[in-house]
Amino acid sequence: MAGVPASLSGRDVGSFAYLTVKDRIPQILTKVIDTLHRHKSEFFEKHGEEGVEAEKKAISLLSKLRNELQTDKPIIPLVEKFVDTDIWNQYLEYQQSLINESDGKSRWFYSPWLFVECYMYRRIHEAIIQSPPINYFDVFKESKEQNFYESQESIIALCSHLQQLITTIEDLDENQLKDEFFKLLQISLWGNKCDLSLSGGESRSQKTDVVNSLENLKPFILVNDVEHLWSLLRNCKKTREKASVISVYIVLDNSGFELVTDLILANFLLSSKLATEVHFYGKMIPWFVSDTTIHDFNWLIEQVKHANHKWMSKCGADWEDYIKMGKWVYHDHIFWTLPHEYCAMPQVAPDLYAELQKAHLILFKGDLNYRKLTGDRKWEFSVPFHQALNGFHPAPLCAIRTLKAETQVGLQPGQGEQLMASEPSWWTTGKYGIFQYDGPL
Ligand SMILES: O=P(O)(O)OC[C@H]1O[C@](O)(CO)[C@@H](O)[C@@H]1O
Ligand SMILES: [Mn+2]
Repeated sequence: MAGVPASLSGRDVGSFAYLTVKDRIPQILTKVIDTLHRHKSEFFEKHGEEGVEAEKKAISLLSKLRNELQTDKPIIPLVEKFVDTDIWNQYLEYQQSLINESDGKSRWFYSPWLFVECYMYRRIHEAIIQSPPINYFDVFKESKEQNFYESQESIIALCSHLQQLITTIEDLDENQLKDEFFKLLQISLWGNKCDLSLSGGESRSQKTDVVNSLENLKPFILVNDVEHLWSLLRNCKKTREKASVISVYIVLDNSGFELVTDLILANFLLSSKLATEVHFYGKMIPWFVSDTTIHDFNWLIEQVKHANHKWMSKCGADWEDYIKMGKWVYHDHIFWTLPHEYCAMPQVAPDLYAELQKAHLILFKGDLNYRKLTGDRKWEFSVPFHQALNGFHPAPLCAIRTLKAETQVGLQPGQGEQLMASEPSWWTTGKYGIFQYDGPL
């Protein structure tokens, strides 16, 4: 593509992309294989010998995958028919076409990191759907649920905070309401620290009191465009006709604690009338270990509803009502688990692009969304976000992400270089975060 920098890639020895392909991805695959092993008796109970045979088949496909990766074999086409198989295989051909004759085939360490990392999760899914009758099995379900259970205390604190806030929300003046909005945005930002793919699937649950940590975390927000979000939604609220809609779309990232923080924010948007509808977008297949599917979304709301805590169960019951009343709508679309950067959406998924154009504001949660928004490229730190989006402007949007990959745009001159010099791992540990807005000011 002309005018854009090169992709991050495992070919850069020592880079975070390289270490991910070399160490973290194989580690995740090993965990997946182990998870299948541990469920052997469950498969037997459910499906008899057929279940055990299916488990063996899935494990052998995954072991083959791990071997292909570790020996840097060529990337091979998908074989099992699924809704996105043809699009994936076309994309594989496209990646191949970018490679010079002398460089040979697309390979794990040689190709763009975003592409091979997505491909790995898609191949895990392929191994599962090739192994009926266990083709429904979510290999990451256990760890997502564990993350939720281990974050109980923080979840109770958040739900209690929200419910108390709601009881006085009518009495708040504009500034107070804005402060509360900013607090819940920050909670949703820091909720993104808890994904499981960065830790190789090990638990990264939330154990501290987030609400009271916000002040201490402020210095770690490198780009903070929350004022724009406030002006945008406050203006919508002020100018809206009685029956008209204000819709905020949230492109979700991780289930477990992060999803709770997103739902708390979504609840606040309705209670404060900054929005009248919230649309959520999740993944159609298990993805990057902790990403939210419809099953995770429904499971989590059910858990919150049945919690043995007054405010927590109140949240769960309200959330279920919002869904019933159509104030909260969950959507999935296969595009979110394709390897394409988001500037390709109008061509690859025009229906989704058209849907997103209806939003008053779109919030993109998490690191992977940021990588796809900006193409996972070696941008200069000071390149404007608008430019890095490379034509992707469906509606006003904001990336809410803790940094876990070596790409960041829209920084002040010298800011990235300074961080680089003082703290080389600044952009890969999730310690720093951004609210980065693109849209009319
Ligand atoms: O859940 P998130 O915030 O999208 O993070 C997923 C992240 O996990 C990693 O893939 C780890 O490999 C990140 O580099 C990646 O972007
Ligand atoms: Mn994720």
